[in-house]
Amino acid sequence: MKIFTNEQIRSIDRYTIENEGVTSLELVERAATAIACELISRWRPSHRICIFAGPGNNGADALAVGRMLIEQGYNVEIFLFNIFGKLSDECAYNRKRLLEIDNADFTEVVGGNFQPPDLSSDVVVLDGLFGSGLREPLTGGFQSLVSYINGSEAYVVSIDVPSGLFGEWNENVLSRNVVHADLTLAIQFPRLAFFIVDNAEFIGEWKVLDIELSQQEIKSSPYDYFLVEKSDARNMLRPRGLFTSKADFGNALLVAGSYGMMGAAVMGARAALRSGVGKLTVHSPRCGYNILQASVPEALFQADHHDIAITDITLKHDYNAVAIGPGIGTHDVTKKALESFIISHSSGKPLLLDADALNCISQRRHLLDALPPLSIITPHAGEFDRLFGEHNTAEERLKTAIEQSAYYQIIILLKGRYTAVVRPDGKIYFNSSGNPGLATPGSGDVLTGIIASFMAQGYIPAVAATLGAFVHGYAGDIAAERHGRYGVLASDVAECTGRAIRDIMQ
Ligand SMILES: NC(=O)C1=CN([C@@H]2O[C@H](COP(=O)(O)OP(=O)(O)OC[C@H]3O[C@@H](n4cnc5c(N)ncnc54)[C@H](O)[C@@H]3O)[C@@H](O)[C@H]2O)[C@@H](O)CC1
Ligand SMILES: Nc1ncnc2c1ncn2[C@@H]1O[C@H](COP(=O)(O)OP(=O)(O)O)[C@@H](O)[C@H]1O
Ligand SMILES: [K+]
Repeated sequence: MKIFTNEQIRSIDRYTIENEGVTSLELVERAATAIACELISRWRPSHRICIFAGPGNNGADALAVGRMLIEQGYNVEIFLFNIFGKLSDECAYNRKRLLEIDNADFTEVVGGNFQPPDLSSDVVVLDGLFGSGLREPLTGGFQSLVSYINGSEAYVVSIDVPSGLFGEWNENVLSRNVVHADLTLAIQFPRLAFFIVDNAEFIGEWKVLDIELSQQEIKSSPYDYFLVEKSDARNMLRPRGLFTSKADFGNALLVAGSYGMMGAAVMGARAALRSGVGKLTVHSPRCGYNILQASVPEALFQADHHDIAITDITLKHDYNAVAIGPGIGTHDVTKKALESFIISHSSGKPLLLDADALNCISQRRHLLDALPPLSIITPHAGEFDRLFGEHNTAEERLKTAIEQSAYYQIIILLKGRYTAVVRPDGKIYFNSSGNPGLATPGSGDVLTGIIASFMAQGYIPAVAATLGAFVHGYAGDIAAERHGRYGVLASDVAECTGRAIRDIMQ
């Protein structure tokens, strides 16, 4: 699903109005119908619903929902904040329609002395104060109202975006000036802000409501951000022909493991094999020999000269993919081996670097310059900050990822709830699969194995990273079904990888 900016959404709205014979009022009516249906499916008519409407079309949506709920016999209390004496045409029209209803519990707030209603835990608040038309962070009376809503026990549903939150970047927005929604009902598209963990407390659960904006315009509009869903992953995966052989599925090298961390190599190797690589070699210190041969007999073992650490990374074959990092530690000898490998790596083939390889590089940052274009790095927030400096927010981190990806021409896969695959052209692909069961040791090693496997099979790096993140999350979802979110082990995720690919392709 494409994720558009406010400006792009406005232009798609405009296109729909101009080319599909729909009026702006009809779009408000569609949005309100979808929102009302959602509320009706969740709460009974006796439930008290308190609606706060602002002066623009977010408010128009809210007023129209109020009317629809009253028509369905709901117990609704509506407040319209017309502080500046200026309503959008759609808002003014919906105000008029509400006034035509006998006994509607409707209050228009025009001045400063507003007595807020009691918002106990059995109330549902519908927040239609501001949506995509927000110009600046909320102040004054709106700020107080937001604080009042946030301080209450009510269940809060926000229309489109929580009021006070910008759809994209929220650098100067304070938590107390944004509605903290339990549920956000996004009109037609989710927003970039939904995928940034800093905003999780505002957005709550979210759902997209389709108001049938022009599909043609949606398809043809360019985008910078994308949410990867099952159908996208399906389109990326290539079916396996009946006459294919091992040789068609590539040859991967996984440089992983050290004394006490051989599990990382085992999990990465299993995940690579479960995602279909043709041939896999694991390069580890000698101490890993028995462990790897016994637990992953399908993989070849290439012993380092050293007993407990990796000291020599040289390519004895022309591998289709080389992944380095899981469990290698940050011994000085390993840092040196990594440095001389990267500097002398002359084939120009992209590399995949994860975990301790990134920690090693963070102390030798010039190595980033030496990475072949379209190499993939897969840091979590801590590894990212070690590489590129401390960040106070996830939003700042994502902006840095965009800059650094372009600067070094590498793909940065920033891990988290919505893993972001940041590409050098500035595009970000957010992953939708996965669950908190994946927050378990070794989970990242499994991801590395999957991506390496896809790279070896000939998927271009950007696709290998995006598809790898989706398959990993999806395998985690299957593992969580079996073992529960507390019980998932990274090995379970690796084992479920093949099934995940099968299910995605069905
Ligand atoms: N055709 C459309 O435009 C559609 C719009 N829809 C709804 O319309 C919303 C966007 O409507 P609008 O563009 O009217 O924008 P909003 O309803 O978000 O708000 C715009 C109004 O708020 C005022 N405002 C902005 N920032 C303020 C601040 N910090 N303090 C005080 N006042 C402030 C503006 O002056 C303007 O009057 C969407 O979020 C969505 O809910 C949907 O109904 C679908 C169709
Ligand atoms: N709450 C979550 N929801 C979805 N995916 C998650 C969640 N927490 C972690 N993950 C995923 O699990 C993996 C964890 O990787 P990482 O932090 O490197 O683990 P480790 O270092 O233990 O191998 C990442 O792919 C991340 O996106
Ligand atoms: K809102």
